[in-house]
Amino acid sequence: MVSECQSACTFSHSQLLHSGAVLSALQTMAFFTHQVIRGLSSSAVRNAAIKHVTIIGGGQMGAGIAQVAATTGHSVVLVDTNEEILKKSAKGIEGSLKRVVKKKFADKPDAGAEFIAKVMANVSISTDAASVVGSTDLVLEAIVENLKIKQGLFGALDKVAPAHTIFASNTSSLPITDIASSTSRLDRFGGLHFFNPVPMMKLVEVIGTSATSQDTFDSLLAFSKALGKTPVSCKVRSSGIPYDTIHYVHHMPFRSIRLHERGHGSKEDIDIAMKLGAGYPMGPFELLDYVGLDTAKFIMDGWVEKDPGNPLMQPSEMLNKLVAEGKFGKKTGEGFYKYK
Ligand SMILES: CCCCCCC[C@H](O)CC(=O)SCCNC(=O)CCNC(=O)[C@H](O)C(C)(C)COP(=O)([O-])OP(=O)([O-])OC[C@H]1O[C@@H](n2cnc3c(N)ncnc32)[C@H](O)[C@@H]1OP(=O)([O-])[O-]
Ligand SMILES: NC(=O)c1ccc[n+]([C@@H]2O[C@H](COP(=O)([O-])OP(=O)(O)OC[C@H]3O[C@@H](n4cnc5c(N)ncnc54)[C@H](O)[C@@H]3O)[C@@H](O)[C@H]2O)c1
Repeated sequence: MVSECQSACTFSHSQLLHSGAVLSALQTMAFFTHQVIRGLSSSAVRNAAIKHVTIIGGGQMGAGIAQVAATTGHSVVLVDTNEEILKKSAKGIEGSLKRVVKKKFADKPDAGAEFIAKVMANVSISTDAASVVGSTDLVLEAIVENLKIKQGLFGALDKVAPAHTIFASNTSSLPITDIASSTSRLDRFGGLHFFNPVPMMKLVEVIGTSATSQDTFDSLLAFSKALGKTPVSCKVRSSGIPYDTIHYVHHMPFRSIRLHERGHGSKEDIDIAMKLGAGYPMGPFELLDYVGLDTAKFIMDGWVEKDPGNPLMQPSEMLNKLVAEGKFGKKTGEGFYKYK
């Protein structure tokens, strides 16, 4: 509007003075109009429900989250580093859906098949995250538990994702504040900590940092509920070991390893004791194998680095040996227990 006014008119001196005042008034008005529209559009867009989700990392967690998001009608793009892995992710999702269908459509095989086809139609795959985030509402990361790699991923996507897009990490143990620090959208960054196996576990920890806007936090809570989950709100400290995770989940298994390493009990007996004595559905060693010993080691290494003097945060020789031998638990067929 301002450029039209400047190019379309020629004035006398007094008219010029007058038009100068008009021009600056118009410029001020144009500036504030622009701000209002920008403000409205971004908050209005930010308030819009999360419908399109880009999930980076098609492993245990990413595939599970993709399955639940697709089942609840969201449009999902699942991204990983190569086609091979993504084919395995899709196969895993179908396998899990078949377990759901066995119960949900027990005596209606056609309805079950239709249900699976409908869910899978909501999922597309890609090996190029930057090329698929152009119209996404949420980028949810579930890649390897490594701070630098997560920061590199989000830093790169921050440059190409739309302004309204929210970023979230499914990290088990890393401070969301640290992960978000590689981006310019600290107000639109949070944590969505799902629990394994995602199709079965109702809990999601919705994590906000001191910079996460209320709009963003509310959008993440609403998204978790839209997935049929029960979210809990977590505020995270900006440094030190993050208390944005239910730590019994982490400390219990690691304490069990220490007990076993010191000869206080076999892994089988410790598992039985926790299941029959504390009502856990899985013992700590079964859980470690289920979650992945590689992930568990990433978490422990991160804690040792953050808090080296803490006697609880000491590396485990047994865990390190298993991981060094490629024994990651269920995902490789052997961990603390054998699965093949
Ligand atoms: C650990 C230390 C380090 C921490 C690491 C990071 C921690 C992380 O950040 C947080 C976590 O996640 S912590 C981890 C938090 N998680 C936990 O603590 C998990 C604790 N464990 C449990 O809750 C139960 O053992 C399970 C639900 C996993 C399995 O149930 P179960 O009764 O023991 O035995 P079942 O016979 O197998 O399954 C029975 C039926 O359930 C259904 N179904 C099962 N899986 C399914 C799937 N993937 N899809 C679809 N459906 C699935 C299916 O209908 C199946 O019947 P089917 O005829 O066999 O098809
Ligand atoms: N395993 C669990 O029980 C559990 C539970 C809650 C949260 N988490 C967290 O979720 C994240 C993933 O854990 P997981 O168990 O699913 O791991 P996983 O090893 O099963 O899967 C990670 C996937 O990410 C992919 N990946 C790695 N770097 C990538 C990149 N730069 N771009 C795209 N894809 C990439 C890998 O190829 C792999 O398929 C971790 O941060 C972990 O702490 C794990």
